[in-house]
Amino acid sequence: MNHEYIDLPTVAHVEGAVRLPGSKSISNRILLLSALSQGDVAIVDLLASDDTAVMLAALRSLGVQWTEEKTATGTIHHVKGVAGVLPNKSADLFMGNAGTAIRPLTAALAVIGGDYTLHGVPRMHERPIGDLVDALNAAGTNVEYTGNPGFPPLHIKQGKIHAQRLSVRGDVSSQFLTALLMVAPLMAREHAITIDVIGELISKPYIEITLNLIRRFGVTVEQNGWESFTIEPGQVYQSPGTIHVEGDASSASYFLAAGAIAGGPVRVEGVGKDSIQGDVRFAAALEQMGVQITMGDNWIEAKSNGVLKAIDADFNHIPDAAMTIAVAALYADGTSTLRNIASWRVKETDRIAAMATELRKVGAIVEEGSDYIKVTPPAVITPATIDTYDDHRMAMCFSLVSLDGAARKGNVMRINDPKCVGKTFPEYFAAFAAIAK
Ligand SMILES: O=C(O)C1=C[C@@H](OP(=O)(O)O)[C@@H](O)[C@H](O)C1
Ligand SMILES: C=C(OP(=O)(O)O)C(=O)O
Repeated sequence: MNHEYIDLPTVAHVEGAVRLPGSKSISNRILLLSALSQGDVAIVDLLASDDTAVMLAALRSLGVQWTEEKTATGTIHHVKGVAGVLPNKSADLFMGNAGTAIRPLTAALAVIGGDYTLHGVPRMHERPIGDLVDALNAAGTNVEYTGNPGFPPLHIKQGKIHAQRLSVRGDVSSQFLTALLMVAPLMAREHAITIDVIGELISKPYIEITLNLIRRFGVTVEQNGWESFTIEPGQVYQSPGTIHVEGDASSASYFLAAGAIAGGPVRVEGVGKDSIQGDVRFAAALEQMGVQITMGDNWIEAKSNGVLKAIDADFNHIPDAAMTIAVAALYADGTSTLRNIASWRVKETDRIAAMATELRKVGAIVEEGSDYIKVTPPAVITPATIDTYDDHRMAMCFSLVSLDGAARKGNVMRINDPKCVGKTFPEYFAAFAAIAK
């Protein structure tokens, strides 16, 4: 693979099975919960990627001990829990562009207290964190901005939680609520802690992942709809012993879409009916587009039924996998509209703008609004050089334009900076090549 770009030849047919890498969302939550818990945790099949590397490095800087064991079937990470008492009271932490690392760690360090700085890549310093910092500081922590107010870098000093009730906005990122839920047991020493959600909560299935994993570490959260969450006092995270990381359901979307566009069957292994990830509902969106989906406990398979049907739907519940629908829409029989996706604008790049620009390069007619995108496919997809904006999902989604669907004829597609897939799926292009027949 060339360092700066990869040329993808036209692929007439895809077929095969893909073993998915571990879920990013589950991996980083389990790492932090393991560190905060009492006892040793063995984590099976943790994702190995940039986002988990920054979390692992941060835990090490904070004095949390972990080791990696290679086994015949994969890897096991052994984390020694510190029961909420971090050995290192000061550290400078590089968070890359990992939202699932910086948001929960900020909450944990603010509540535990010490002298910590957190920073990341330039784009991280443009991604909002103000709603989380406001919620924490209103409760008594001491978090300061060292750059632009509302954004990393952050300087965390010693504070003292005095509130028993916190409120957090839920309409910019669900990760702020996730972060508060994860550290709530550390705040609920003597009194119950209640977290109120202000405004519409987006990306709700990610809160379900958070609640599920918190429960697996022995803590109960009382849920009052999506409006408030209460944690009774005196609960301490306990090691679950061994815990397994599911395959990544967002990563699954590219392969399922490939099967939907160019024949299949394509099977992804590692997620299925029993998954705790909301992004498995991507399969239901494909079904709405006329794709034949079958599911087992731990696998999902997609098979093409001819030309895809255009779709008009709300994608707030699966913001990451929805990007894959926007590209699959190039192969549909009419205009597709993806609604309620405003959060795309504050992720790895402004994903609505980036998606519109790159879809137009291959010939689509695209309309974008503050929270929606409308894609009308071209008669024939035009070969182009696709820019990826240091966004792993832009690179993975646009590999699909190399597929020879009904609307696609000949020629090479070039994807710039393919290495950006390292954020969640370093081996993506090899896995994609393996299903190309
Ligand atoms: O909690 C999580 O693991 C995530 C939540 C989502 O973010 P938002 O809540 O900001 O939409 C998602 O886009 C991100 O990739 C992972
Ligand atoms: C939005 C994403 O990442 P993050 O966890 O950094 O928010 C993503 O992976 O699509």
